[in-house]
Amino acid sequence: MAPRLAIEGLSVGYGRRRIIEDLTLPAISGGGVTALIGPNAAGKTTLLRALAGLVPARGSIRLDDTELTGLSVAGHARHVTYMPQALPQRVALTVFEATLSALMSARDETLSTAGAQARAFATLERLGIADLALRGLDELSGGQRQLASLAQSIVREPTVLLLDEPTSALDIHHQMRVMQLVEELARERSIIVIIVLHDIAQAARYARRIVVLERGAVAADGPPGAAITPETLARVYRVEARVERCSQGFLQVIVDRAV
Ligand SMILES: Nc1ncnc2c1ncn2[C@@H]1O[C@H](COP(=O)(O)OP(=O)(O)OP(=O)(O)O)[C@@H](O)[C@H]1O
Repeated sequence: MAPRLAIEGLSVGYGRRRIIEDLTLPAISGGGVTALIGPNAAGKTTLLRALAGLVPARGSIRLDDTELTGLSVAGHARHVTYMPQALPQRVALTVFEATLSALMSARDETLSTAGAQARAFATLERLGIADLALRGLDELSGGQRQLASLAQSIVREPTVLLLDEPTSALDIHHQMRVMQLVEELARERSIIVIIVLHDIAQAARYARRIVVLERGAVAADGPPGAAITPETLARVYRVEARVERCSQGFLQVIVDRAV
């Protein structure tokens, strides 16, 4: 059965400043992508970090029968993998070594060394970066580094995969390739994928559910066609925009002006 992640009465802040207050979301289920969108400083990264156990949170985050809020960072890491926006720069490892070490640190005791190496290489192939396997992380371009970071996240095969703007440094080919792959992984492995994106059309194309966050609260939540409307865009992003379908049926957002 597909896993379910339920968030109830979640409050998260830094020091005494509350960023997310009493947030409750209908359960997010595995098997598809959920996009988290919203304006700058809405709290998207803060929410992902709370789900990964990287910032203290009050309330409940339940993955099936497991309450995550009480777990240590290592306890979270058994279920959840988080790919941050900022990528590590100065690591003296090759892409293959970094991918393998990400897998080994997930400590899957059933996996042999040969099995782990095969899985790491297959992940690079699937992302189309097998040719970078022996290159040092510190000699990659920004986009290549982002793909290598994505490899480190997906190789662990987590139940919950949290991706914070994973396509921000990528050209259009690689953006599409990554989004297609992430959507395939969600379906194939029946995992929960929550992805922060600024590109609303991309979110609408690949996500089956979009949660719009505004000032730490849910401004809209539902299938793309229901969550992305001119009214929501005006209220949340302060833009005058049209939402139309292209000839292939995908939602497109045409922004006429900022208001
Ligand atoms: N480590 C921190 N300490 C204190 N305040 C923080 C910290 N990280 C984020 N904030 C604040 O929390 C608020 C939400 O930030 P967050 O990064 O979650 O927003 P976001 O929706 O991901 O934004 P963006 O789209 O700009 O990346 C902002 O006001 C930010 O200044």
